[in-house]
This record gives sequence, structure tokens and C-alpha cells, in this order.
Amino acid sequence: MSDINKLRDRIDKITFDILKLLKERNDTAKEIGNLKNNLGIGITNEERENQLRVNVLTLCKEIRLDEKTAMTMLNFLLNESVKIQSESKQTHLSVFLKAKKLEKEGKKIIHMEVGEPDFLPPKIVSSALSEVYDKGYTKYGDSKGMPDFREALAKYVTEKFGVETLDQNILVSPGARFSVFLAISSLLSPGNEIIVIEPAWPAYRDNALNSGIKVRTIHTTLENKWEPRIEDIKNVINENTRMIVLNYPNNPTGKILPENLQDQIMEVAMKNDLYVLSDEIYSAYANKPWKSILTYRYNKSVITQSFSKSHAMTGFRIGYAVSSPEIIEKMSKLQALALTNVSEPIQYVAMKALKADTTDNTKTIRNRLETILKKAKTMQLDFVEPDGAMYLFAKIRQDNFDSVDFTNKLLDTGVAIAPGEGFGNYQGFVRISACQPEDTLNQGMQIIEDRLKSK
Ligand SMILES: O=C(O)C(=O)C[C@]1(C(=O)O)C=C[C@@H](O)C=C1
Repeated sequence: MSDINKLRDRIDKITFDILKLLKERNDTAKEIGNLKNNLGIGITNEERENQLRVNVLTLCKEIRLDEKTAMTMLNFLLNESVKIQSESKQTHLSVFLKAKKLEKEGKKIIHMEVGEPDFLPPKIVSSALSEVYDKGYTKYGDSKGMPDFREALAKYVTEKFGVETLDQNILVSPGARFSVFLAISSLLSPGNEIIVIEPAWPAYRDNALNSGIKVRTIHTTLENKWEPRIEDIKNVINENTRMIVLNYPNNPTGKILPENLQDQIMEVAMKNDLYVLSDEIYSAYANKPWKSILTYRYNKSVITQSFSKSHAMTGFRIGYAVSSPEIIEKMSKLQALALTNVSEPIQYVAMKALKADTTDNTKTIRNRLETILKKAKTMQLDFVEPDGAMYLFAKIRQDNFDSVDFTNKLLDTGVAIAPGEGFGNYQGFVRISACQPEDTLNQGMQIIEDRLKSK
């Protein structure tokens, strides 16, 4: 056999051995995942991952392997494990889907699991819907959004947030969720790292996992008022770090960061040339002074916004991103690839909805949040009062409380709430949404209390 053929045999064997080992590693991760599930332990274990990183770097020195290659490979392996271990994870969405199924079977459910306001979109939406046909909003369009709508949004953003914004800074997307997907998938590459401050809406992590991007989790605690430590953020940054996600007012905690802490985080992000993805869809529900990331005028920031919460237009699937023209260009290329353009009739309707006064929505949600807070104070719950958004994220004062088990049993008694584990390592927590009329919320809270007492 010639030398090249011998070497080719060898390289094939090495490839097969690596794949066999990968299978064995993934199977082991699955077993660990099952145990974690039984023990009520969270999926990602940053300490274990850090220890592994240190050991891998030592090995790199010993065997003289390039450290960057090794770290990219390690991130890939860790992502595989996290994906495998997340397969059966329960989130607010899985509870919502189960609740919908029960409703179809004729059961009555109080929805306190999703952030879906029960009130109607602004009245103007109804007339706008009836106009689209005659006005001819029936064709393909620009993947960045309709020119008129982008202009209207630029004006709206300029007025609302006090930061001059042009149409070239706007990308219209089907919901803020799609803008989050576009930002993560078009700006980052496999092997890059993204910082997510938990508890967090699961989509940031899941989008990163889907694109082969490693999530570095900053765990925050109730005891520390859900404030990330700046040192923790600095410590996870390395040459692979590309983006940090911010979401204030926060889902699920309702937290708004103190201004100086937000300033410090932005300073670290800018110094390290990171993209800042700031999901600001709860800005209409800020009950304390709040500062948009737009005000930093940082050209690597992407702000996502939506009509779902502010205008009660969840089912319309319409939102937008605000960023530099270069980033908008990149995101729109992926959007064009995925869906050509956002439905023009819906864009037209949302453009009209921009004129509506939504202050009543803000007041309604604030009152509802207060209703559940009032009741929560009399129950076995620990929490920091939310500064905004539409949720209460509370710890149940019971040893070894399993939020998944509890939320499943609660659903059987007709109340849907979200388990804490959907938002990170928060098995002892639940998220209760304040989107129903006050009577319904009180009824739901009473059932939760009864259920907790009967445990
Ligand atoms: O040690 C664990 O808890 C594992 O699940 C294994 C593993 C890994 O793949 O090495 C997976 C995910 C954790 O974040 C840390 C490590």
C-alpha cells in the first residue's frame, strides 16, 4: 500500500474513533441529564464547565494542541450535552400548549403562564385590517420592511426614546422573537460565545444552541435582587465572546437595573467590542425610571421591540429591531432567506396601531401586577417586587420544592403558571403572569395558595 493510502486509512480510523467517542460522550450526558432531572438540578453547570476548560488547557500544553481549536471543540461538545439534557425541559410555552390541549378537551383554565394580555388591540387595528385589500397591501415587499412603516417606526423610536433614529436603522420582523433569532444567527458564528444573564427568557439560550454558539451563563439571585455582578461578567469574557444579552424590564423577574450598573455593563461590553442584544419589549411596562440601551448610541447594539405586549397584538406576530445600518443589512439578508418579507397587511395594520394611545394598557397591567403582589405577600412566597413587565417571579418557601411537578399538578386543578426551570437553574421558583382581569387573577392566586398548603 502506498504511503498516502496508509495515512488515509489511519485518518479514517481516527475520524471513526472520534465519532464513537462522541456517541459515548452524548450517551453519558443523557444519563447525567436524567439524574439531574430526578434530583431537580439545573442543566448548565458553569463550575464544572470552567473546571473542564482549565483541564483542557493543561492538556493542550501537554500534547501541544492549539488552544483555540481545543476551546472551539469543547464548546461544541458542551453544547451537544446541553441540547441533549434540555430535550425534556419544561417552559412557560410547554405549559401553555398543555393548557390549550386541556381547554380543547373542555377544561376551564386560568392562564397565568404566558405574557399574553387578554385585552384587545387598539380599535384602529380593526379598521386598518378592513383597508388592506382595497389599498393593495397584497404583494411581495422589501425584506427590511415597508418603507413607510420603517419611516414611521424611526420617527416613533426617535420620539419615544429620545435618540435620533432613521429608517435605515430599522428592520421589521415577525415578532421580536424573530429579530432575536436574526441577531444571534447572523452576527455570531459556531464556536463563538454569548453571555446570558439568568433567569432569562429561554429563547436567547435556545437560539444560541441552535446556531452552535456557546452560552456563558451569569447566574443572578433573589438575595442579590437579580443584579448581575460586574466581576462575573468580566470573568467569562474571552477571545470567543461576541455578544451579551440584556432584557430589562426583565422577563421573568420584572427587574430594571440600577442605572450605574447598566452603565458599567455597557462599558465592559464596549471595551470588549461585544454586540449588545437588548430585548426591550417590556419597556411600555416600566414602573420605575428605565433607560433604553439606544441612549448609549453604541453601534454594536441591537434593540428588539414588539407590538405583542405594548399593543396586545401577540397573534399578529409583528416587531422590529433598531441597530446600525450594517447590522440591519446583515439581519435582513437572513430574513430575506427565511421568509422573503414580513406580511404587508400586518405591517400596514401595525403602522396604523403606532398612532394609538396605549397608556391604558400600561395602567391595566400595573394594577393587575399589584393585585397579584398583594395576594403573594400573604402566601408562602419570597420575591423582590418587580420594577416592571407583567410577571411575578417567586420562590416557594418549601424544602425541595419541584416547580415542574407543582405546575403540572396545578394545571390539573385549572391554573397554568410557568415553572422556574424554564428560565435557568431556578427549580424552586415559579413565574406568575398578570395578564388576566383582577377577579380571575385573585381566583388563580387562591387556587395556588390552596395547592401549596395541601402539599
Ligand atoms: O457535569 C455535568 O453536569 C454534565 O452534564 C456534563 C457537562 C459536559 O458535557 O461536560 C455538560 C453540561 C454541563 O454544563 C457541564 C458539563
